[in-house]
Amino acid sequence: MIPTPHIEVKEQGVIASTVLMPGDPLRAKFIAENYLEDAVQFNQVRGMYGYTGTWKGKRVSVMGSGMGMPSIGIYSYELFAFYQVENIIRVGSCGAYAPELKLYDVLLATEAWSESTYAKVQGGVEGQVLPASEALNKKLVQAAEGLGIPLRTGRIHSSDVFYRQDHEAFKDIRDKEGCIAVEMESFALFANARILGKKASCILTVSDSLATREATTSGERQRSFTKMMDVALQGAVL
Ligand SMILES: O=P(O)(O)O[C@H]1O[C@H](CO)[C@@H](O)[C@H]1O
Ligand SMILES: O=c1cc[nH]c(=O)[nH]1
Repeated sequence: MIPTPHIEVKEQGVIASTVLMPGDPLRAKFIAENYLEDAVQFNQVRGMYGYTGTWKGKRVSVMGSGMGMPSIGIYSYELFAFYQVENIIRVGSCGAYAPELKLYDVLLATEAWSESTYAKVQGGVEGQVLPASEALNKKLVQAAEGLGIPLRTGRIHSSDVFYRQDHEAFKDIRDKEGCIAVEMESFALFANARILGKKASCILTVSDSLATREATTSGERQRSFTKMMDVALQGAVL
C-alpha cells in the first residue's frame, strides 16, 4: 500500500533499510545537508522532511517523526509496515531527571517506561516498559566506543505531557520507575518495532535538566547535537 497517507514515496527502495528519526524535521534536513552524501529528499508531506543519501558509502535515510507518540506512531508504522524499513534509530532531545546528567550528554535508551496506552491499543501489548533492540543498541555502543564519545545508558520516560503543572512530579518517576530522562516518542516506536518484528533504538542528547533547570536554545537543539548524530550514523552502517 504505497504511497501511504503521510509519505509520498511511490516505489520501494527509495527509503533505506535504516532510518534515523529526529522529532524535528529541520534536524532531519540538517543531518541530510551536513552529513549525508548525495542526499535526495523523498518526503515533504506535512513538512515532515525525509531524505536518503550515503554515509561512508552505505545508504541511510533520515526523516522527522514530529513530536509525541501519535506522530511517531504513524510515521514509524508506515516506514516499517509499508516501506520495508528494518531499523529506526530515534535521534532526539531529552530532559534530564538524574541530577548527574549534564547538557549535551548523550544517552542510549535501554528501555522506555510510559503511562501511555499506545502499545495496548495498537497491538494488545501489555505493560508499561518496552525494550530497545539489543542488537541495534550493541552497534550504537560499539560506534560510540570507536568514536570516543561517552554514552550514558538507562531507562527513559516517554511522556505525553511536555508542560506538567506539577514541576516536581518527575522526581517520583525518577525514583520509583528508575527513569533517568524524559522524551516523548520512544515507547510508541519500540511498540511498533515489537508488533512488526523490526528493530528500534533511541539516542538522546540532554537539551535541558528538570533537576538543575539548565536549558539549551531551540537553535542549539536543531544544530548542535552532533555527537549523537555521529554515533547514530556510525551505528547505522556497522
Ligand atoms: O528533539 P525531539 O526529537 O523532538 O525530542 C524531544 O523534543 C520534543 C519536545 O521539545 C519532543 O519530541 C521530545 O521527545
Ligand atoms: O520531552 C522532553 C524533551 C526535552 N526536554 C524535556 O523536558 N522534555
